[in-house]
Amino acid sequence: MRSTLNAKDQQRRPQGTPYRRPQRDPVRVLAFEALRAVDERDAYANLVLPGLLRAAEREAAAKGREFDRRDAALATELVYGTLRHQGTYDAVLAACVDRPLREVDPPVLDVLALGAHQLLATRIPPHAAVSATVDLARVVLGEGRARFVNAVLRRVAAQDLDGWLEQVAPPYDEDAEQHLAVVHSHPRWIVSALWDALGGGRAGIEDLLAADNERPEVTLVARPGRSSAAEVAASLPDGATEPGRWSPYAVRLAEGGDPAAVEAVREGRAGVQDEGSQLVAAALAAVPVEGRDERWLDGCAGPGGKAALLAGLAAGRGATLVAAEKQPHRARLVARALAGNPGPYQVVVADGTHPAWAPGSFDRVLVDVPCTGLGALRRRPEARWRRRAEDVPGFAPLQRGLLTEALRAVRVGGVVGYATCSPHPAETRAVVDDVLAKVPGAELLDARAFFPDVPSLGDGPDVQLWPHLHGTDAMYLALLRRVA
Ligand SMILES: C[S@@+](CC[C@H](N)C(=O)[O-])C[C@H]1O[C@@H](n2cnc3c(N)ncnc32)[C@H](O)[C@@H]1O
Repeated sequence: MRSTLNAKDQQRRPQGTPYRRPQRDPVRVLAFEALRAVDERDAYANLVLPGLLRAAEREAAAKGREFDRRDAALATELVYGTLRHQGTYDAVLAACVDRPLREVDPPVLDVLALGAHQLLATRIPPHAAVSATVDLARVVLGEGRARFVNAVLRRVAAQDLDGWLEQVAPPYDEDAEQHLAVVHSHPRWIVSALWDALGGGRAGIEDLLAADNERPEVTLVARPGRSSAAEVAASLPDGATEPGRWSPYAVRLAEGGDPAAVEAVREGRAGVQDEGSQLVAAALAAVPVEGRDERWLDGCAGPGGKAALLAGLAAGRGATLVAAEKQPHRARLVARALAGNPGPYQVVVADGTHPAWAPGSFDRVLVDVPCTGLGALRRRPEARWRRRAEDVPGFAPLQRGLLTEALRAVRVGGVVGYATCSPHPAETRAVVDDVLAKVPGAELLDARAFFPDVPSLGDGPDVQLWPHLHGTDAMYLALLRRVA
């Protein structure tokens, strides 16, 4: 067992060590500030980072320096990587400090985690990773705590990630879930829930957890009637895009591609949307319905990604989309996403569990219900540490209520799509089964038929997409028809 360190041991600078003024590295200071905002204010990294990056650019410019794209990319990687791998780094750091990590001041822990990430998961040479992080500590924590950081990081640097994992993760054969939790940096309850949902053996769950730790590529949606995937791709230089894997509306941006640089996105004719979300909206639109097909409803529309795609598809068939959203500020985002739609649409602020529309008003209804978001962990690096197992049952009454009312809102012969961006069975099949048992006159369709050419869709009748199999978020879709 390696010896561990105590903060008090590190308080004094050894006699004779010359004083050197710490280097204030704007990239690492920014990364630290982002981690503090996530930790202290429950901020979302993807929302807090752009503002910090702009501030760093302005500050650098005021000093006649440059904070360039490479600096921004490194800061982003440090923040996202540190947050994603926090579970692994905490296990490593716990082996290097002589007291429980919860007794270490959170800002110190953030600096240590940033250092651990540079040492264990980047190509930054170890001496540079340690000295840059100690300099950061001197700037943001002070000299005493910087010495503590220095001592801990020297311990961390003593072996590589594989060496550490062998030491701090229990063997797979002894405790498979905890092994995977430490190696792939997920809370154990999430490993357990994802494994239940996915089924199968070790290889599948390992691939899924690893995919959650990959930065997702940016995918655009060309909104029907306003642009096409071919037009969007042609507007960008060769090599800047790849076609979608599955969705005819998708354009994938090459690494580092900036959606804001795409004219069609700036003009609202295209948007940023995961291919899984595109497939869900397209599947609902593809189900045949007999007779009238004029009134479509998106009952949980904010911020409007699926509504914008549905509205474009509806316009192409002479149908109208009503996009309903409970939160007024999110309804405003829906209105922005739909502005310029080639056909008629309405955005309404409405509670889908107490609907303002008469029963049987619609021919197609989507309810993309609020959920834990366990299917989009790769997008929100801090989300896995914020969610609690108790959150899962908390969503169920609302999910059931929204699906029940969706079935009431659709006419006999019409179709309802129930979608989540979580694969947790308690939010997917259990909700659908509960509602089907209580609401007569609805039956499940085989949703797989409406995901043409998409492989690995399971046994049906519902569809679960997976990051490691489809390169999408883990979107779920059940399609139900009102038959009486
Ligand atoms: C998962 S999001 C929908 C995402 C959206 N379909 C998209 O693709 O952009 C769920 C939305 O439902 C909204 N919501 C929550 N409770 C609701 C209710 N009772 N009625 C209507 N909308 C509700 C939330 O505010 C949130 O915007």
